[in-house]
This record gives sequence, structure tokens and C-alpha cells, in this order.
Amino acid sequence: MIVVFDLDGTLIDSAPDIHATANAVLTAEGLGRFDLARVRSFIGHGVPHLVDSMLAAHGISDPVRAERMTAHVISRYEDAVLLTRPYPNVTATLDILREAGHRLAVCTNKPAAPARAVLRHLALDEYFELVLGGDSGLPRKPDPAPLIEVVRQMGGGPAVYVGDSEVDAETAEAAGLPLLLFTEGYRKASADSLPHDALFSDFADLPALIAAR
Ligand SMILES: O=C(O)COP(=O)(O)O
Ligand SMILES: [Mg+2]
Repeated sequence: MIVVFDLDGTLIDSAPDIHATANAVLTAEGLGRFDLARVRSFIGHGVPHLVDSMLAAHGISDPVRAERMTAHVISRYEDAVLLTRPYPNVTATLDILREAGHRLAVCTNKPAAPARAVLRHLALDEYFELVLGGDSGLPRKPDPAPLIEVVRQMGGGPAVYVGDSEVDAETAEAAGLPLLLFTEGYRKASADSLPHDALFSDFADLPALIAAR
């Protein structure tokens, strides 16, 4: 089975690093900072959406400024790893899945370089044959194109998607892949309101869900 994972809010709790990065960029722009919960609510659609959400929350619509801030976030993003942790049991579960012969990949809206940097920092990079980021040139999730492309590059065949959010649920449905929804990430809607094949709150439960497919 090909097992494709979302990154932020699924494998890793990266909101503290994204929060720190966002506030550094806001401060450089002379704009007020946001608390962690607010920034977490802006995560999931990639960097341009994060910046647009922060500007909108300040009542600002300014494409030139948005572009400058997006570039500033990206310039800091590869170093934004120190506050990020894998969710409990992620590493052990990746070991189990790999031992069971599954092939693992990441499909994230985070740009590829910071996605690879944080995976490397947490010693998780070696598990994944492929990391497709939000700057691949394809439309970002919830467009199904990046998820379909990951499965294609992995050679096709049976696949599942593991994600945490509205974006992931919409992506999986549009791509025609089963979604295993991790409930402890950055979702805003209730888990039951999102299309999913299974829910889990502990990565230790994931191997059995995948084996049952
Ligand atoms: O960086 C984001 O906004 C979201 O990233 P994700 O697709 O890994 O959840
Ligand atoms: Mg996510």
C-alpha cells in the first residue's frame, strides 16, 4: 500500500514554529502579533494563504505587501524547526509501516525545502520516498492534483491518505482516495462533519487501520 501523509498538524505539531515565524514577519512589517491559536487557524492552505489571513485579520488588502511577507516567511521557514515535535508514536508507527512493506510519501502545502528541513531535523526524512510541497507548481490542496501526482510518482496502485484537516478531507475525496483522519491536528470543523474512512487520535492505532484496508 502507498501511504501518503499530510505534514503540518498530521505528522508534526509545527504550529509553534509557524507562529514564531509569522510573528517575526508581522513585527518586521510593524503589524501586531497573533496568539498561537489564531495562527494555527490560518495553517493548512500554504504560505500565501497564511499571509493573506494575517493581513485580512489586520483589515489590510495589499498584494504587494502580501508578496513581500510571503517571501519573508519563506526565507525564514527552513530554520523554523526548533519548536516542532512529531506527534506521539509517529516515529514508531513509521517504523512499523515500513517493516510491513508499505511505501511512504508526504503531500503538504508547506513549501518543499522547509518540509524536508523539518523532517530531517526530526530524523523522519529517511522514511519517505517522496515529499511533494506546496510550491511544486501544481495547484495546492484541496485541489487533488498534488495527491494524485504523488501516487503517480510512487508508481500507482492502492493508496490511502492520512491528514488532519478540512483541506485534506476535500483533497482525498476529490482524488478518490480513502482518508484516515488524525483528530489531534489543526482541524476547525468537527471530525464527524468531514468525509473520512476512519478517525484516529493516536498514531499507535494507525497500522491496524491501514492493515484493515
Ligand atoms: O503549510 C501549510 O499551510 C499546511 O501544510 P500541510 O499541508 O502539511 O498541512
Ligand atoms: Mg495539515
